[in-house]
Amino acid sequence: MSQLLKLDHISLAYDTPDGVVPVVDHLSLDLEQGHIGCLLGASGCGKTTVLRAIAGFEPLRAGAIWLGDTQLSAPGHQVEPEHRHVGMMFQDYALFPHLNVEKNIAFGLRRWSKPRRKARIGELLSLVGLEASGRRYPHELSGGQQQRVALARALAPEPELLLLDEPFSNLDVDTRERLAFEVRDILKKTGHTAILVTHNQAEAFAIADRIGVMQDGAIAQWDSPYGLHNNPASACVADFVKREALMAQRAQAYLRGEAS
Ligand SMILES: Nc1ncnc2c1ncn2[C@@H]1O[C@H](COP(=O)(O)OP(=O)(O)OP(=O)(O)O)[C@@H](O)[C@H]1O
Repeated sequence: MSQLLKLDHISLAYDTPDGVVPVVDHLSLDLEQGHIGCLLGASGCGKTTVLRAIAGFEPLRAGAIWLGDTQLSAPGHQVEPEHRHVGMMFQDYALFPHLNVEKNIAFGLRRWSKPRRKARIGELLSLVGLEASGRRYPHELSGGQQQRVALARALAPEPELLLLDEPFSNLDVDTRERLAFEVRDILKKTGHTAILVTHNQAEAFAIADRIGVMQDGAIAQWDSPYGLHNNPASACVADFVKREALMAQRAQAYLRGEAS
């Protein structure tokens, strides 16, 4: 498989009234075509900032972002978000409430011919298992169904790369786990390459081929779930993986009513 996405020593910072605040410092990663990568890390470590930079909403202070042979970003160079062939499913990327499911999915297909658009909508409804719901409105759907529509809308224009920012965070525990597996199946079926951002380790391990643990504005380890678990590159990564696993176990015990 060939490499699709390359983040080459990227640095990102925010201009604030108190000066420049560095967030990401020479972060690098490579993602192969058809793989699902996941950025995992504590709140505020810069995961969303990296995703926004890939989408084209944050300029780079150093480094470069490549999609295949195309340089998307470098200091002083920025391909516009709408020309990047990157789809997005962000946690606050709500569906349009006044449009039915079909029209939500068709949103990015306005330039397509009518027959091609109709065929694509049918394909996507079937892909996300909502064939019977095309005429329904978002408020008539469950949270999980709404996120499946959001996924279909993001995939509709056939992006080369899909970005998912905490896509399951507003769902209950059971639904988010089920949907994480469903989304993985859908992306694998269609061969899409995707980057997911989460602070939930179970979600990362359920969905990703490669996981990057973010610490101090960089990636401490970029590895398969197996590699991360069995061969952590540093004591910090080992601690993070263990601490998260322990918290997940405690949360499960709490939900089962076993915790004190
Ligand atoms: N527009 C902004 N201006 C200034 N600082 C910002 C801005 N957006 C984010 N930050 C800061 O940059 C840091 C990284 O934020 P980011 O949202 O990327 O973190 P995150 O890892 O995605 O967090 P979470 O898991 O809580 O969503 C945080 O300290 C945040 O406060």
